[in-house]
Amino acid sequence: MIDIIGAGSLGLLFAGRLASSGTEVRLWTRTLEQARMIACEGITVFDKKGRTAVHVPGDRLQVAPLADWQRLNSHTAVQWILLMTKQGGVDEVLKQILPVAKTERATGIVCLQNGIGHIERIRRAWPEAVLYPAVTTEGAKRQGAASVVHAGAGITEIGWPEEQEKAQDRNFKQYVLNRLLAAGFDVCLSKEIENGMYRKLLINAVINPLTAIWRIRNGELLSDPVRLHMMRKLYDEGIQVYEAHGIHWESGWWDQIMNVCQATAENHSSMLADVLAQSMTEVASINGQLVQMAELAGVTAPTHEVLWQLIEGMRLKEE
Ligand SMILES: NC(=O)C1=CN([C@@H]2O[C@H](COP(=O)(O)OP(=O)(O)OC[C@H]3O[C@@H](n4cnc5c(N)ncnc54)[C@H](OP(=O)(O)O)[C@@H]3O)[C@@H](O)[C@H]2O)C=CC1
Ligand SMILES: CC(C)(CO)C(=O)C(=O)O
Repeated sequence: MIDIIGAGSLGLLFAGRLASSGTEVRLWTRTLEQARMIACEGITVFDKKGRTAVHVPGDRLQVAPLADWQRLNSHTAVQWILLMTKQGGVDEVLKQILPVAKTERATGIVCLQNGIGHIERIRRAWPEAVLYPAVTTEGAKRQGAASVVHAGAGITEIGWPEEQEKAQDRNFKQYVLNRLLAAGFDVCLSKEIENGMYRKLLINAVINPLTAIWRIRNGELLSDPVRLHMMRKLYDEGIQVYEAHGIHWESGWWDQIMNVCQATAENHSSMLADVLAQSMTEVASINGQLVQMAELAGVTAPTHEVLWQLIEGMRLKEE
């Protein structure tokens, strides 16, 4: 059994594919309304051409609002969680599940959030849990309460804490990895996930705020020298921060950012999508974290700082 917390774009994609390939899944929503709709309609995953790729009927899924976590888990030990909320949802999730979770034996949690800072927060709040930080290039976009478009298949790299796993007698490969592979996900285990997280952080820190400010698709960043200049500024500041912290980086990362813009040329970045929906963005966990890292190391990241503040200010609605 795998518990998936957060029934948004990634949560619906993973729940739909895992359940359709025979894994027992419990999906935890924020609202009762969404839980009821999924129980009624099931989950549909569409491919990018709008064809149904997967449909799981509601009676093949267990779905409940997270507010019921304590009631439903008072007698069962939760073994594996895929945490699929945004960064901004992590603290609320912990508040809801910790009163029960703390009494259980080590739970394994795969954390798929973009940005950084969440792993430390979860570790502080729940030191007994075994954490599997992950980065994914899957592209998913929720369509409704119970459906999602799988816009682009990607690779999911999951950090594997082998020693801690052995000490806690966990078996990620058997209970999670094999099921993800059986569900058709391209997943690999990494002993250097921090490197993957910092690479993804930089990709998001360059692409996301600029597309959100200019309200353009990812590919449109490449079509103008001014835009490329700003991307390079953000990239160089980010690298300076990494160097100040002794974080390993590779010269090929700039080209990777260009490639991501090309491969996702028609997409709205997640930050632009949040801005358009007037939702909370992940800018604090992306550019904000880079600014804080800069301060800690005694360097500056002024372009990241300005974009961070500009984007934070965007969601302030007039009364
Ligand atoms: N979508 C993608 O393709 C990718 C996403 N990511 C990362 O994965 C993470 C999730 O992204 P994504 O799926 O797109 O985000 P979404 O906003 O689509 O989904 C997040 C879900 O979490 C739910 N949620 C929030 N708080 C709670 C709570 N307390 N209890 C239960 N559920 C809660 C939200 O519910 P509600 O809607 O009701 O508020 C929402 O359904 C992000 O950090 C993102 O950056 C990384 C790579 C690709
Ligand atoms: C890689 C990128 C920029 C793709 O859109 C992304 O991860 C996001 O939008 O958050």
